[in-house]
Amino acid sequence: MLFHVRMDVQLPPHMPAAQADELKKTERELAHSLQRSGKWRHLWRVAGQYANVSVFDVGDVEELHALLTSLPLFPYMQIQVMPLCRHPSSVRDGDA
Ligand SMILES: O=C(O)CC1=CCC(=O)O1
Repeated sequence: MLFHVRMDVQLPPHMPAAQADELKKTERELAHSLQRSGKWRHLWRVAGQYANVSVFDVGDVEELHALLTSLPLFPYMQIQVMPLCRHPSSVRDGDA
């Protein structure tokens, strides 16, 4: 199943820089691993915002929930999820 996910990140303004850097590093490492596995299909920065738009390809919504809540930045993100299905006029096979 494909899910469109928007994540808006808001770190506490007084979080020490070293702690923020460590969170971002572990988030990046997990994001790389999930992209290589094919579960995190797309990861785009929203221009001008500390936010991303992503597409996840997971088995079900429970797996998506487990994945999102495992992200190191999860406690500092507002997350919006939209389930996707194939558009009848799409010329792609849904795998793209
Ligand atoms: O910077 C972000 O949008 C949050 C994030 C997702 C994957 C990553 O490495 O950072």
